[in-house]
Amino acid sequence: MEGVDHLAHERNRSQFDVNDMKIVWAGSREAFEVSDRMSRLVANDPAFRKDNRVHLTRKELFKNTLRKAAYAWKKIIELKLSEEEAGRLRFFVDEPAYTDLHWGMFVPFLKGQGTEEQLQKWLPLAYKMQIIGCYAQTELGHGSNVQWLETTATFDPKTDEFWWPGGLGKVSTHAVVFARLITNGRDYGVHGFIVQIRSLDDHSVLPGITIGDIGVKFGNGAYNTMDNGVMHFDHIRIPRNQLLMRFSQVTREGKYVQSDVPRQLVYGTMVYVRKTIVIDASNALSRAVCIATRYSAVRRQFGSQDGVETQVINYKTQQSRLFPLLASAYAFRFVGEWLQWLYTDVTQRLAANDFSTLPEAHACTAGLKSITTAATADGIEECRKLCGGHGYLCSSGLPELFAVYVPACTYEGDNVVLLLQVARFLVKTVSQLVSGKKPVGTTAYMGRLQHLMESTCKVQKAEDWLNPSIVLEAFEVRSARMSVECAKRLSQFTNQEEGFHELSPSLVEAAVAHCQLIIVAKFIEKLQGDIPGNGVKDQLQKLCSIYALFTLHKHLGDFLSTSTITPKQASLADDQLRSLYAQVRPNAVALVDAFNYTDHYLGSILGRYDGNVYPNLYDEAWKDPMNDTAVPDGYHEYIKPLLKQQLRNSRL
Ligand SMILES: CCCCCCCC/C=C\CCCCCCCCCC(=O)SCCNC(=O)CCNC(=O)[C@H](O)C(C)(C)COP(=O)(O)OP(=O)(O)OC[C@H]1O[C@@H](n2cnc3c(N)ncnc32)[C@H](O)[C@@H]1OP(=O)(O)O
Ligand SMILES: Cc1cc2nc3c(=O)[nH]c(=O)nc-3n(C[C@H](O)[C@H](O)[C@H](O)COP(=O)(O)OP(=O)(O)OC[C@H]3O[C@@H](n4cnc5c(N)ncnc54)[C@H](O)[C@@H]3O)c2cc1C
Repeated sequence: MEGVDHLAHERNRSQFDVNDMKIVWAGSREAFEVSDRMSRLVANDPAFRKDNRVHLTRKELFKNTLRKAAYAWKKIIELKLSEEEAGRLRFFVDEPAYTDLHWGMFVPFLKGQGTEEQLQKWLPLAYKMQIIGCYAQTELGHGSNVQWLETTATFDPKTDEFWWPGGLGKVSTHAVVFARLITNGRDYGVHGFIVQIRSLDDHSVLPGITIGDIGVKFGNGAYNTMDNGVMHFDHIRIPRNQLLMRFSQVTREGKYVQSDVPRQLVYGTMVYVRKTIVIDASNALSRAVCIATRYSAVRRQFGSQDGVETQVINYKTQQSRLFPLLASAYAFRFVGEWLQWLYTDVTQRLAANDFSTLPEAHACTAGLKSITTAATADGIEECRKLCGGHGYLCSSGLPELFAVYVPACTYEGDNVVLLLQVARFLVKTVSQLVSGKKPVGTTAYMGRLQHLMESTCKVQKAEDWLNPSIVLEAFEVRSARMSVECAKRLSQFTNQEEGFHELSPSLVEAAVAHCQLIIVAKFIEKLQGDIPGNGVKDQLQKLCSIYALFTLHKHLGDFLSTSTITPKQASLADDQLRSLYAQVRPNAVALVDAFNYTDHYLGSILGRYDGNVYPNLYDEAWKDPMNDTAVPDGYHEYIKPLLKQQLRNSRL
């Protein structure tokens, strides 16, 4: 019962209203209520049990996922859940499945790229799950380089293999297939087509198509609930109207007609999904941080006074590893909220034929997807280490979370490839300054370039680092100077592509600096708004400062080499950071309670709400099938003869 007492004490000493913080975290009271209801619905239904996942074989695991997905759908229909409620229910089921691709990519692609007529035909089927769709873009030989996809869609197609699409291997009946459109002998580049791949009567694969699962992936269980697939086409014919024709059409005569829109709109679903992935980064990181924080408050090692050892959360090293991750989870939440706004805004503009913010939306979603997923993947692993040996047990929930999460650094665009997109956007922005083009949105700071190139940081004492405008300017100066330096060095190359290739490591660093600036800026912006709740804003201000100052500390080389700050100012930032950690310490457990995660969703004995870790860890060990018998299978074949042999040898 020791652990129970610890967390109750932690909760009593917090200095803000956790229920108010729950609303801020969820985004609104309504969003909170939906999430709360759906998470409890899942947690209280034994059909959604997941603690036995690690003991299942791949086939059992996959069938279990199919069962849960079908059961979830039954619940959604029975309870007449709204789209939002259904999405939250699937989220809390917490098991990657073909439905992620159906609802997350296939349906959005149809909505974004279909004509009215095509929407009328396909959407009702997809909404009722009378067809199940996946997103087949990546080929065996090409993932990042979409323009070079080899699959062609002509009247006389060649053959090619798709590789990776989730939901394709065993479940989907339809796929959005990406192929280069060839008509009248001319290649018009990559387009999306709907292709039926399985029979709606008996689920058999249609003639001319070969499909399979690509094999076991990283981690035990984890992402293996997903049937990522391989697909091979051999002279497949599809009706002309299965080219999604909202932005470009092929007439009955085979004439290609391109609407007056950027061709990059065919990549629109990727922008949508990258935005979703940023929000999801805060989910995954907050979950790991919740586990590590609660356990750090329960766990005691060394420093015994009056016979009681120190809670490991009181060690300054533990705080300096854990609290920046806590701050990052909140930072990613708010930048995700802002990205949602940006996405809605760009969508409305596109509908009105205003394409001006498309490059920024692409750069922001690509860059933020990249740095939030990288930080989250590293953060989950750090949380595992923060939990010591117990963190390595599957019952901590951390190994599975890590294994499920890490591919986020690769899917929907490899992180480095995406940062290079941001770098191109930045270099372009800098070069356009010369021609007098005024930068807007997230690059507006470049409009004050002369000031940023000349300014000096005003910090004189540690508390100055709490001033948001000083912090913001430091991040702007660092980012602007890194981008300008890259642009200058690039201009020395006669061949720009060669220069870009040569300087790409520095370009990636400049892109990271720009994206971190966005995160800091959006956190500060959030705090300038109305944030109700007793003590809530104060806590968020501390977390915002921790995110900014920790990032500064981690990338000190950038800040010093660009002369943004002096070594003395860096040392003052560290002093301030230490003081902030001490101020967050009494609130740490309440700050993770604000995520409002059920024990079912956390799936972690170390992160239990009641803190009653040890008896449950002990009980869990006995549930392992390894402990079904005291003498293991194999004893008679492999252990007994060995022992007998040793006995014989010792008698010799
Ligand atoms: C499914 C929903 C999941 C939600 C997540 C929730 C998480 C829940 C947790 C667990 C459940 C797991 C579910 C996980 C599902 C995983 C789904 C993964 C699915 C996939 O991976 S699908 C395949 C994705 N593939 C990629 O992302 C490929 C990456 N490559 C590219 O995007 C591009 O080719 C490129 C960006 C690298 C560009 O290459 P390039 O050849 O240079 O570009 P061009 O085509 O020449 O264009 C240049 C020009 O266009 C601009 N541009 C590029 N892309 C875009 C865009 N998307 N929008 C706007 N503009 C774009 C580029 O900047 C250039 O502009 P310029 O000419 O310089 O002005
Ligand atoms: C779990 C999972 C689920 C997936 N689901 C789907 C799906 O549903 N549908 C689908 O179509 N695809 C899916 N994919 C595929 C995924 O989108 C691709 O794997 C991803 O886009 C990366 O492409 P790639 O594999 O070709 O990597 P590559 O481009 O081959 O990357 C390999 C290495 O090369 C580097 N690199 C590549 N190009 C450059 C460059 N220009 N400059 C510098 N470095 C470079 C990368 O940084 C990386 O280090 C999935 C992948 C995973 C892991």
